[in-house]
Amino acid sequence: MAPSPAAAMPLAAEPDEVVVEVEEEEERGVKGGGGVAGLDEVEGLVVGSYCHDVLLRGGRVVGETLGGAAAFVSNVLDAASPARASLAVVSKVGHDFAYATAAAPARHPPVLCASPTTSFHARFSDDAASAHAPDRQLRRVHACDPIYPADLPDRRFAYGLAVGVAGEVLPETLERMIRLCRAVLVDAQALIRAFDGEAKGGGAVRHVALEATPYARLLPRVAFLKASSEEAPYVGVETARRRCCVIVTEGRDGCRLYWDGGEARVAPFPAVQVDPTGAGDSFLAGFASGLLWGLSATDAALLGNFFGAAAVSQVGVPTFDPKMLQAVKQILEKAVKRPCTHINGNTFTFQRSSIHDELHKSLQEAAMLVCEQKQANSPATDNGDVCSINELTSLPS
Ligand SMILES: Nc1ncnc2c1ncn2[C@@H]1O[C@H](COP(=O)(O)OP(=O)(O)O)[C@@H](O)[C@H]1O
Ligand SMILES: O=P([O-])([O-])O[C@@H]1[C@@H](O)[C@H](O)[C@@H](O)[C@H](O)[C@@H]1O
Repeated sequence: MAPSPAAAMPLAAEPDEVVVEVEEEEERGVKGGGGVAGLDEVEGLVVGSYCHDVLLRGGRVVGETLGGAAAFVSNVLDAASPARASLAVVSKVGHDFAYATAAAPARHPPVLCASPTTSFHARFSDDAASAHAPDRQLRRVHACDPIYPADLPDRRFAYGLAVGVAGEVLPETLERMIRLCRAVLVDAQALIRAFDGEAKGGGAVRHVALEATPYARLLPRVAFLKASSEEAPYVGVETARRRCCVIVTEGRDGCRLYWDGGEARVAPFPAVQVDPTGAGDSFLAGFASGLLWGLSATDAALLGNFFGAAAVSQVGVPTFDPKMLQAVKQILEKAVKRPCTHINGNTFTFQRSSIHDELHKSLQEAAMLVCEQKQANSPATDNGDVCSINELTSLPS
């Protein structure tokens, strides 16, 4: 389908509804509010729980790391958003949570629950992962409590990210996010995961059709829905794109955007993949940062691809080289005249802009810094490749 000359869409919350709600909340004495458009400070809301990830290969544990989309997402948003953007994270863990002092949870502490921390076993196959075949099989071993609407802060946000991993973002919680946030971005994995019998070894993660879930009716009030190519058939791209902009990530091939009336392919960045975990999460956060910087959706997806590639080059939640981050921010400052125009305005634009190719080229240079940093920090193996999840035996948190 050829891109339409101009495309824009309404934001998640209809302005009238926001005004009415703000007025109602002001009457009730709720703190915050004050309208969203024209905010000096742009605050985001991330909803989804941190978790424990156990990485297995050939029946052997090769690593244990902090996981959960909220950890990857807040890591990228904290690193890549414009200076005036801040973040609130709503996440739940148990008393067994092992990563309270890791960077993301230390900056955005989770709520402690009586139930254990959500935990996944990710079983990596011995075959070389292709761009489209599932590269890991997930089992949910423990599930922490769901996140309820009442767990969300009672104030307005410029944007929200619904990024559950174990079904913790309930339909009513997503609905509350839509009411609180000017624009909501959703990871399909928060909506379409089901868990087979939680017998010994945990429940295998499978997918259900989005249309058959209570989330489907909320799609017209969602701004962006991101799905991996494995999840896309369950989302039903052709139906969903009429309700919101759908982004399908395609691993090392980059991603595609589908909106009502157009679509675009966005090229990837080079990466030396050692662990694919968190690529989709980091993509979504990079994409949201791009919107915060004022990029069109197709241009913002470049930043998504950039951080997706950065995520696969490290095990667990990545640490970014400050030099690389500084380079990225300089590129964005140069490319964009007015940060936050899109997420904070009345409509999104989707089209590839005239700066797209130049932005890709500049970010490619910054991506090379990630590859160089990776290569400098990792012991080379016999075939010249760097250490990957194949070789890892014990991983730092
Ligand atoms: N091997 C890779 N090389 C470069 N970029 C990658 C690679 N794997 C993933 N990415 C980036 O991360 C994004 C998300 O990865 P993907 O594997 O599609 O998601 P998920 O982690 O949800 O399965 C991709 O769209 C791409 O931008
Ligand atoms: O790899 P990705 O699809 O972006 O996201 C992953 C989830 O699918 C997984 O359930 C969780 O345990 C990981 O920590 C990570 O959040």
